[in-house]
Amino acid sequence: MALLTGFSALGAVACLLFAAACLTSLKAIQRLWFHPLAKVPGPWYAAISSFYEFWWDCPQAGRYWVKIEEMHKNYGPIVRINPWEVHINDPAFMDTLFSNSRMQKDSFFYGGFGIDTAAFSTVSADLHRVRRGAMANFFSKASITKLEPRVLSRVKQLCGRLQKCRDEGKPADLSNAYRCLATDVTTDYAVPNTRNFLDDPEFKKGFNGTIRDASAIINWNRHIPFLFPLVRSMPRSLVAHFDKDGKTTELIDYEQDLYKMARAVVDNEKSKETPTILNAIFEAPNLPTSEKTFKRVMDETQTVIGAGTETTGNTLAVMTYHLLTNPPALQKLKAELTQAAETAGIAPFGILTCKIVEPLPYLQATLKEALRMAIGVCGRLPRVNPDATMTYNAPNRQSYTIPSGYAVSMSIPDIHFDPDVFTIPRAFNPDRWLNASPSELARMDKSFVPFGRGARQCIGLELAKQEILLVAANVFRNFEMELWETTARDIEFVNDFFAPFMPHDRKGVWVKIKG
Ligand code: HEM
Repeated sequence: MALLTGFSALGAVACLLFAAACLTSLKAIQRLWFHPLAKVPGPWYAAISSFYEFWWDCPQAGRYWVKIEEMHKNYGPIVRINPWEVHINDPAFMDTLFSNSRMQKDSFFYGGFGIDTAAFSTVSADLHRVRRGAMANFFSKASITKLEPRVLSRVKQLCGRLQKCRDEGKPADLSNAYRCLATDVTTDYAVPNTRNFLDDPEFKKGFNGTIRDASAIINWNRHIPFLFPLVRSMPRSLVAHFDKDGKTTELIDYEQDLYKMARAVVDNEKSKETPTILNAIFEAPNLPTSEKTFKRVMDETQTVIGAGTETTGNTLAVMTYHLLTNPPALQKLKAELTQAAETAGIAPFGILTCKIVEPLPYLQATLKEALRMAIGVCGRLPRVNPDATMTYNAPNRQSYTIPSGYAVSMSIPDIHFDPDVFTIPRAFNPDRWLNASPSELARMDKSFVPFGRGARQCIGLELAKQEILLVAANVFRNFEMELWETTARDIEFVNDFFAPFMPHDRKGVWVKIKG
């Protein structure tokens, strides 16, 4: 009898396994041959399940972009990268994908960020418009121009720290210094509590590293969507018990601090004389009450701080590396800055303002080249057309239809490193923007999309450009620097956690300041 029971239990398990195997096989067959995307080229293992993407995204730490690149080499400009998404590497398709204001963001991809009520990851185009509208005034060119004195005081603080490094003969960790500046500028403007990271003796080296490690969770959470809620719900004491180096606990404290800020906004506590972006969102007259919840304020807080720091900090680090390894470009920039300072009567170590630096052609070309090469956002940008079929006409005249509801993505690195548009695309060459013919320039400008394009374009682009211009002008005018223990590996894009990250064993851009 016991044998019989054992047998039937085993038999039931076997039957279940068999049924599961049959269903999985049927699903795989459907996805390969009878699916609306079945005609799109690509490897079968990416088409039948998202496991292949998961493997390269998560255990392999943001390396799916390498596999997507390989797929394009093998299959052409359009490839199917998971059962429901195709990726296109063809700048000609950019307008179709990004200029249609009805396009939605892809809920699977943007769900990874765990901030579903922030404008950034809002799926619906209509709701996004309302949410973005509540902060748009704060990011306009006019508002950012008024913000200049606050940005300049941070630039002065950075220059003061660099002067100290020079006087003490110590190398300066510029990668982290720039991230600190970007964090301080963003938190000055956006949230009730400014960070003051620039005061930290080590430029928050440990914390910036922790943020890097934590960014990997975005990829994990995309595939296992309860991870962020799980991490957030863990009691601090439990985490502290197991957290030997204190990094995770520091992250939890950081998150708690954001909670307090969001709470202060919702409770209408004013801690700064000038209004912050978050207060503005909470008080926006045309935002319905349902949009003024604690969760919304919290999600926007995380987004604005996250989006405004790594991107800008990384672009400045990449710019510095390339200028210091490219003496002709550095000399041209320095000559232009010296001349502008003299004309404006600014003494050495006096501060150059936007009025002085914005008209400088070589500085502007350097900014563009740095934005092109740094790729603040390397992650693919998937969009879904909710209403209509999309058609992609490949250069070989083959036509592909992507039914509504399926995701199509493109990636900024493919566009910025396209050799048909940018000659020797991996070379840092500000002159390409100054010496191009009008038609070449128009072509390059069309393919220059560091901030994305269309309705979902970066809202913080004026702030980012102002910060980068002011930092570059004042740091390169005032200091003679050389790289210290820094190689191309220190700025190399290896891991895609939406923002690009360098190899884990590298320290970023360090300099010795000579004069
Ligand atoms: C070099 C610096 C920066 C780069 C390269 C950059 C790049 C981008 C890109 C490509 C997007 C579009 C992402 C997508 O389509 O999913 C984006 C969106 C966004 N960025 Fe930036 N960004 C930078 C700086 C900033 C700054 C300084 C802020 C604010 C303080 C900011 C706030 C945002 C926000 C809130 C969004 C979402 C906008 C929306 O969906 O309406 N960014 N950024």
